[in-house]
Amino acid sequence: MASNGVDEQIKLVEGPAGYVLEDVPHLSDYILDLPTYPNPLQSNAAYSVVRQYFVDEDDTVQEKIVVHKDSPRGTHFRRAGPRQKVYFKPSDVRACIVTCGGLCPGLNTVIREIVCGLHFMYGVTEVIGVDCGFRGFYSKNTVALTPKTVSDIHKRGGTILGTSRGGHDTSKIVDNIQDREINQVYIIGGDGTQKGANAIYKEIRRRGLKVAVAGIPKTIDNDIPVIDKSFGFDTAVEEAQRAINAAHVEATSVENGIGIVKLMGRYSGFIAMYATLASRDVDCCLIPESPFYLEGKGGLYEFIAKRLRENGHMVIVIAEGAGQDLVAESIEQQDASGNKLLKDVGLWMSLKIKEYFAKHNVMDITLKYIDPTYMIRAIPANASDNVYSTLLAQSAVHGAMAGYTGFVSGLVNGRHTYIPFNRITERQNKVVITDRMWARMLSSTNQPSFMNPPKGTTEFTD
Ligand SMILES: Nc1ncnc2c1ncn2[C@@H]1O[C@H](COP(=O)(O)OP(=O)(O)O)[C@@H](O)[C@H]1O
Ligand SMILES: O=P(O)(O)OC[C@H]1O[C@](O)(COP(=O)(O)O)[C@@H](O)[C@@H]1O
Ligand SMILES: [Mg+2]
Repeated sequence: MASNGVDEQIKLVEGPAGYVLEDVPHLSDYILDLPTYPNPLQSNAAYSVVRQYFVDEDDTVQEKIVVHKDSPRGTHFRRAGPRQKVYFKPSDVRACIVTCGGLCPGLNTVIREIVCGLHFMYGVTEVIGVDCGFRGFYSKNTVALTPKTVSDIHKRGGTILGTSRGGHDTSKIVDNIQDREINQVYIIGGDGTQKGANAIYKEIRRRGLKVAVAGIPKTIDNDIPVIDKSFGFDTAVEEAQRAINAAHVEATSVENGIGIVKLMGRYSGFIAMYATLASRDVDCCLIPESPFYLEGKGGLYEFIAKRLRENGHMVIVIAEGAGQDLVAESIEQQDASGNKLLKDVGLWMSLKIKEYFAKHNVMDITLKYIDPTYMIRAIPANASDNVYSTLLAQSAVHGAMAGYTGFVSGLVNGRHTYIPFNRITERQNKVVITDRMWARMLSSTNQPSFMNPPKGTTEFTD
């Protein structure tokens, strides 16, 4: 095994033909002579009948599956799933679960399935929930979680544990983990949360504690890289259809009707792009990755006037992070976690369009602005996200029981894997506007590319 020795977390294993395994840490990397136990699943009636239920230690999943004849085999991740041996005696396990950051459909399903997975697959009975995010470790009481208390929570939106931004104090959190004799920590949250989880893992390792830290990536914006998509994303896109339909009905019911829908997406416009593609009623989709301008040739005003003349109505979908440079305000504000606080670009754009059409006497318009942003994330997961969340949670449980730590469970090319924290926190997943998906979206709306702002028009001002 080759380790680069620079960062104790990065474990690279190289093989023939350019094979690289970006492995995840294991408790045995820093604690010697750990005892192992047979996996209780071996005698579980539900699983023991399945041939090859256990994952081969050497199974890995390739990151890039489109290759050429001579391509190197490239990066791989460790395949998730139950191992023959576990590193925890079930009766010794004391697990905790925490949810952090914004809400996302499926959070309660993940909580439920960690509790039920630990209980029914491994016979672990001590699971506690941390109240209200990272700060809850040191400022709140915990709640006992049993299969009974979580039995129907997947039918509810939000998180039964509560969540928060800010308040991450690594040493206080790890002190608390130590004081409570917790030895498995399940951390559900987005990029910020997983950075916090990484810090917790490193401090636990520095103290030499036998505590497995497992992350389950949560992001309604789909802005976490490497993984195929995040849980809750499908549900959010589906719910967004209701707002787009309403905007379409409003716009088509009047002369020169315009419906504007603002959707979530702070830095990444995936929800807007997929909701637009799914709907086919959208005339223009605006996302943070693709700058646009309002005035002049090729600008938004010109396009709106053209569409209204052609069709008599139009629907615009705008991601909340789009056009933030246009909404001029000098002081940039941040939330408790350090995320940029966004201006309401939907409201701003609605006012600008109304103002422009009135001032220039272009035509009489009727504009309705719909802001369903919180509605698309505060709902329970749909069926597909429920299954997906279940598998992510179960993978995390299998990984922690097998002694892996410092990892997130994630879907890569349709297979469940364990990914080291650094790989999902080092960059954000964004819509690549030179990729085919954006081209498909453009061809569905036939909107301007906004690539060539006219001379004399500053690209980001109106
Ligand atoms: N770089 C960081 N290091 C440690 N903790 C962080 C970091 N960034 C964010 N956090 C913590 O993670 C939690 C959630 O972060 P936030 O950005 O609000 O949501 P998300 O995890 O959904 O991105 C907060 O408690 C925040 O303090
Ligand atoms: O109002 P809040 O709770 O800060 O949430 C708003 C943010 O939450 C998100 O839905 C997701 O952000 P996180 O992944 O950081 O939770 C963003 O799209 C949005 O800007
Ligand atoms: Mg985030």
